[in-house]
Amino acid sequence: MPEALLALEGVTSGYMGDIDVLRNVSLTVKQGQISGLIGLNGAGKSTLFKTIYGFLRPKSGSIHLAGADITGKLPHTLIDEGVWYIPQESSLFPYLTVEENLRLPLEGRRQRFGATLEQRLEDTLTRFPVLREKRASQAGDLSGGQQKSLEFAKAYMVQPRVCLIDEPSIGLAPKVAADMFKWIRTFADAGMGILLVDHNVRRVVAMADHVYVLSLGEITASGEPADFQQDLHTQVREWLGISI
Ligand SMILES: Nc1ncnc2c1ncn2[C@@H]1O[C@H](COP(=O)(O)OP(=O)(O)OP(=O)(O)O)[C@@H](O)[C@H]1O
Repeated sequence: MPEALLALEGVTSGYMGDIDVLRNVSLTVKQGQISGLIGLNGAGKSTLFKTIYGFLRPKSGSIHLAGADITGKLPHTLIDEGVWYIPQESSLFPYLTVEENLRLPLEGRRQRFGATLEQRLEDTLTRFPVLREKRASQAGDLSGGQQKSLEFAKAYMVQPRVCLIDEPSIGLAPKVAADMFKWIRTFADAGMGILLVDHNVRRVVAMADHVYVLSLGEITASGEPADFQQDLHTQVREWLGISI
């Protein structure tokens, strides 16, 4: 069994004073594996990502990456540690071209990426042919599906150790969404650890190596996909605390 790459231990976090949105959350993401997180609207899924990625500092608990304490580290330093975040909303610069958006995360890190930047850009454009066609277009002029592909292509450029992926299929046509899920599998097969949130519970359970249920800011169930497969609907409803 692979060791935990990302480990949260007893994380409590929130936006204001004494209101805790997350309470005592513990979970792990292993190398080359997908940890799936499911929960109702408002359960705290995006808050969890913001806490891991340093937009919010936990009030208590710890976050470790490959054994090193990264609790409260800021987003730009986390990129250097090998953590990347594909948020639900766009992280693109709409007035920059596709190529400029791809280059940007690596440009400021010449020491680390300078030698490989051009090769990696070519490799990325080969793997995402639609982006090669559009490399000189402004990102804001791309379709929704193409913009999401660009988000994944940015992650491919950076090749992080852990990728946090929030609602990758939201607003996408089924075929485009299926492509994004294929990329997630490809990333994991290449050794990345993935923490995935998606409203498509069946898809998350089918893809994940480990599933966590977040309900009102607390992990109320976790297990292997097989534990969630039988009569998924009823079980998930039960775990999420909804009366049927
Ligand atoms: N910036 C903020 N300031 C204050 N409270 C917030 C903020 N963002 C979210 N919250 C609150 O935190 C709680 C959890 O929200 P969060 O967005 O993390 O849930 P979620 O599980 O991602 O929901 P969804 O599936 O709808 O995206 C909600 O009660 C929400 O109102």
